[in-house]
Amino acid sequence: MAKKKTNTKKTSSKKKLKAPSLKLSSQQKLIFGSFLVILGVVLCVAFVSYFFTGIEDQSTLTNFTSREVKAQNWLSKTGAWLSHFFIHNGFGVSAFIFAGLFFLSGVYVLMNLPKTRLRKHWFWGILIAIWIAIFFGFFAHKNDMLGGTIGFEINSFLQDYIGKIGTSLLLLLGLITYLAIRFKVTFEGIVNAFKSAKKEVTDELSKTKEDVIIAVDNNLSEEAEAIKSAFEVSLDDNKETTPKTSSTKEPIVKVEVTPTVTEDEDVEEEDTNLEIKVEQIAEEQSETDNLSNKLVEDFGEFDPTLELSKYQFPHLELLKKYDTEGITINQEELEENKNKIVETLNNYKIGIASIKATIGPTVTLYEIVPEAGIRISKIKNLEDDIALSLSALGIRIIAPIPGKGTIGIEVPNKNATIVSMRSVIASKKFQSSEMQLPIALGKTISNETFVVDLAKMPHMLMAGATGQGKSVGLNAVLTSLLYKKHPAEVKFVLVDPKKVELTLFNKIERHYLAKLPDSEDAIITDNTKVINTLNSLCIEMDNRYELLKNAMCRNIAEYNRKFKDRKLNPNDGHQFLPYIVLVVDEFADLIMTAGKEVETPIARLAQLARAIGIHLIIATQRPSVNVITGIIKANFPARIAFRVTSKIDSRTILDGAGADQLIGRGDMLYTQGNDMIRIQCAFVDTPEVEKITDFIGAQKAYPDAYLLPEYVGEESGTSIDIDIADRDKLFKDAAIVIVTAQQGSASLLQRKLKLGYNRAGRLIDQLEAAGIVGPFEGSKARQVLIPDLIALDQHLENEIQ
Ligand SMILES: Nc1ncnc2c1ncn2[C@@H]1O[C@H](COP(=O)(O)OP(=O)(O)OP(=O)(O)O)[C@@H](O)[C@H]1O
Repeated sequence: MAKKKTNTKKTSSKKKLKAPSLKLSSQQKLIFGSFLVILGVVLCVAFVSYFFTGIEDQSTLTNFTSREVKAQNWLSKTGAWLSHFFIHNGFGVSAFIFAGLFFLSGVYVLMNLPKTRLRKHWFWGILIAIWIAIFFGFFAHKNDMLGGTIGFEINSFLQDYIGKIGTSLLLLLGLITYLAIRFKVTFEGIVNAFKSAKKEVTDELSKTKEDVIIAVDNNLSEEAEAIKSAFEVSLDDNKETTPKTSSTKEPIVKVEVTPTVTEDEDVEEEDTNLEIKVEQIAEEQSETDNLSNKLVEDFGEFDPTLELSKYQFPHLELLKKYDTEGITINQEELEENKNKIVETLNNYKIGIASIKATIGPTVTLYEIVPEAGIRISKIKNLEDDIALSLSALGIRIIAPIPGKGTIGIEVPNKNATIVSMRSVIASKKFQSSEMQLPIALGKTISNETFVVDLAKMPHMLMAGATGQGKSVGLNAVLTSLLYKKHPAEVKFVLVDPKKVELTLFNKIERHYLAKLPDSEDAIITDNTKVINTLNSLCIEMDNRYELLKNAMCRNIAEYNRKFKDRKLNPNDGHQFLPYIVLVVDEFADLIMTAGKEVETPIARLAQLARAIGIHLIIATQRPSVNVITGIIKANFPARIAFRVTSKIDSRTILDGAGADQLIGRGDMLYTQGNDMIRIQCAFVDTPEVEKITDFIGAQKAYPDAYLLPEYVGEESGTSIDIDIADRDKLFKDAAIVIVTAQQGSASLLQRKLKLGYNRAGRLIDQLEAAGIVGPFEGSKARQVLIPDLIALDQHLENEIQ
């Protein structure tokens, strides 16, 4: 019990470590923020004073320690010294910018505003300060108070190298760049601004023109003159009377007689024919949209890799280059095999119209077009005879090759070439793949790199007799993902009952592995722990489905996209979800020891986990039906078969023969439901894996491995919840979560503490018994009876007494 308690403490302290560094308490923030604000004010006062007293204070600077010498600065010697430092030795008038920046920083700290914006202010502030210093250094270099030493020095440096014109052009470019970036000023914007200004001016001009026309017209005739005077009179009258008197209307009627008034009539006529211009109204955005857009604007897209932003992917040099790589054509061997095939078929009276060879890394495919009228099944039946005459193991006949009207005979090469992991990782196909979880398995018979997406598979079953390349295959899968995915994007759960195959990955525990909160090792070698881990993954799956449901997303990709766009609020339990890849190296062993207890969660995960980014890779030596049961087989459409010993095993794994005819050493068949593809698995040796894991392991890591939700076996649940001693060990954590959120719901606990529904429900019951939450209220969340954390502490202390 005591041990368990320390474990929880450990994990909770580790959890705390995950929080962003340099966290100030509220009091510290108040002190630090006020200090910065006051510093800003002090600097500002000292700087202003410096412009009046700076010259007089020059002499005091050297006698700073002497109390006899008095400074004129409003802040005395310190003020004089600070201003001399910032203005004279520094940036001239731009020193005020620094005062402003300190002040602003204080406000940010006090008001707890986002630091990213503040960083922006500092960045731009310093740039402007430098620009202004150079500007004054250039135009007012005689007054060193304006540009400061920095302005003067940079200026003289620039003038030495690019001259006066160059410097002024550089200043102009700096200004344009600043306006363009900071205020998003564009060329079109400027042009439009000019156009609208021009329009305003012309409108204004035409108005005055009209006035002039009226005035001119008024001068035209005596009649008009009379009207004008009448108009003026009436206007004067208007000043005294209300505007709606009949006298105001009269002159207008008269004015209608004048030519200008005729024009007015035209305008009126035009008015009636005016077309309605429909103003384009921008679609109103919903609130969350606006908010998220603003968040994205302010902080940019959420970057899951930020915590390990300096993480470097392993480079290709860590992988070995083989001399025997690359296909060499052995003309003699080709000719010999061709003759033998033709001869054997001729012996059985099968004529060949044409024959073509494709040389792969381990096997060569001879494609035969038989003469018309030959039955394909006849050739298929001759498989053993052809193998005998070619005196070679591992001949496979594909009759017909799907999609082609030919028959394929695969004959192993005398000298197989190794497909290095390096060559497949370096291939363009892999490097430029846009897949979610790309895996470079090896090379096909036509020597093409074979890359598949684990996310699409969505689970993989791997089988093969001992020593045929399973472990290498698993390492190839893991290596591919390590070369392509950031630690924030994928996590592995490794189960290795053989205890030796995957140990190397221990080094990357805090980067890439996921584990149960209370387990020491991330790589699971103990079969009983596997059951807990699988059940924990099921809880993780349920939790993720809940998150997806709340976010209204159908799969993890959509969910993560939304999260990156800041449309999901982390306060509601949302977080960036990494893919989880479960690798089980020896599945047969597990089924033998744990049976149904393992099969059920595996089957559940296999059925449901694809959408929420949990993918399973299961390898087994013994592909017999009691290991790969119907339910498991049905949910693992992607299968990889290395060489197996019998046709029956081949049928179990591939639903067809073929795997028994492979030649071993990484020669494999891959199927994802329909056709089978023969692939030479990429070879990655243990020293290479070691180098990669060392490389990653030496880099900055997360404080802990990715923690899976805790799984408590049913037997460890308690029924007497009222008793304090029998409370769940997460009771206090749960109480804190509930009181902080002021929301008494089991699903909140599930999300925050990564628990299963049953345990969260039990916790809520215990919280109710402790008087922290109110009774069950149907669909509504329970009422929280404790207002804050201080009250909670008191409440719990009172309980103990
Ligand atoms: N893709 C490959 N290319 C070349 N050689 C390979 C390849 N895969 C495996 N081999 C050879 O086969 C040997 C055995 O491979 P591996 O350890 O992967 O077998 P395994 O199926 O995991 O055996 P076990 O089940 O006993 O652990 C390797 O040491 C290596 O020499």
